[in-house]
Amino acid sequence: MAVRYELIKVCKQSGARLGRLHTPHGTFETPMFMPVGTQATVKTMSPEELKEIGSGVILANTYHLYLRPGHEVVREAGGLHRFMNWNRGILTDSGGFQVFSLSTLRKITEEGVSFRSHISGEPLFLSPEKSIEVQNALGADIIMAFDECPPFPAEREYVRASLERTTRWAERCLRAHRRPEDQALFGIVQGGMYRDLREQSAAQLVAMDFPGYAVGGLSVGEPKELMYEILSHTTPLLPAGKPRYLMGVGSPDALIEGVIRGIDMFDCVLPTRIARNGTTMTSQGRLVVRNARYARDFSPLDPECDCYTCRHYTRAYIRHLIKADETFGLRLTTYHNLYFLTRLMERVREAIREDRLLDFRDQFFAKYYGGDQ
Ligand SMILES: CO[C@@H]1O[C@H](CNc2nc3cc4c(=O)[nH]c(N)nc4cc3[nH]2)[C@@H](O)[C@H]1O
Ligand SMILES: [Zn+2]
Repeated sequence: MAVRYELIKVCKQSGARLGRLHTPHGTFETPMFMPVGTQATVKTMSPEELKEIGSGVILANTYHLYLRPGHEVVREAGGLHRFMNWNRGILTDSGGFQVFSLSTLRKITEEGVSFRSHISGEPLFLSPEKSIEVQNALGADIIMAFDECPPFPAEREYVRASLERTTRWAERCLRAHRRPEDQALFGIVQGGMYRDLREQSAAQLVAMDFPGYAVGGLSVGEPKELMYEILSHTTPLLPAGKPRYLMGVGSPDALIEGVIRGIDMFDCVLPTRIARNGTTMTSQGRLVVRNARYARDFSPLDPECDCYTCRHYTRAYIRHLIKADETFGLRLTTYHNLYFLTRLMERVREAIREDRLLDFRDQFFAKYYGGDQ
């Protein structure tokens, strides 16, 4: 079996799960945050630094790697792990979401999605079969079904027709998958913000017995409270013995609220994206280090953090690098933000072990959201 989820315990206070994800490239504790490495690199980080941070599974993306350098290049390199020198876990998203968020001139039919490359403008096509072919060539430990993520808001009738096509696409992905013994194909639950459509999508996909499930169609601009409500309704529909992955979620509050609602795996570009414009996550809340007030502040980004950045550099120095457009500055903020979220998930797992995740949430929120700097 390519990927196996082991449920360790359930938090008595919150119902959150503590687990282990067994993969061909290692076993990793859940709940976990997965850094995004879209083009086969977590921007500005080396694999050694990611290991130092404690990253286990990282993401790469089918759409981007299909366009550049092409999945055949990665296949000839021996797959993504060899190509990018990463011997821990890799998950690839299937490309559907990125076609809609990046490319132009898109057309969606039963067969698949035709679009123009956002790089060269050339006409391209992705189908369930093509997406699986690319993901089989890339060789990630976890691969995602090719789905449609409806926009928000979306009419109920559109969402219903879309989820039914996504279900038919999921069948086609299962049939097209060439390497089930070493790559676990996860189904992606859709259904928009409609609870009965979420039930329909979950039931159809659970019947296909995927080794894991993602909750898709969220973190697309809907209010957080609505995301939490849909999540509360959807995760209980998924098998308790399999991993549950909430796609595209990564702010501290959404991570904790997602864990409380039964999610095991998260990914988001947020920590790495905001780092590149000088915004950092600290125990006292967000800190925009490029702000003038830090010009002569010779303290670390976060006095409570023991990461490489916080042990060796000051806010004044990092601010200077960011203002001077020095790449090293982005590396320091990225390293810290990834370390902060990885450490946050460790503390969440400790709280689950000790049956006190709701208390932890309240304490963390008071500090993090009480004291924005
Ligand atoms: C909040 O951050 C912004 O929003 C995006 C994250 N939100 C998100 N929702 C997603 C849903 C799906 C889905 O339904 N299916 C597949 N296959 N992949 C998905 C990937 C997703 N990512 C970031 O790109 C960022 O721009
Ligand atoms: Zn730090």
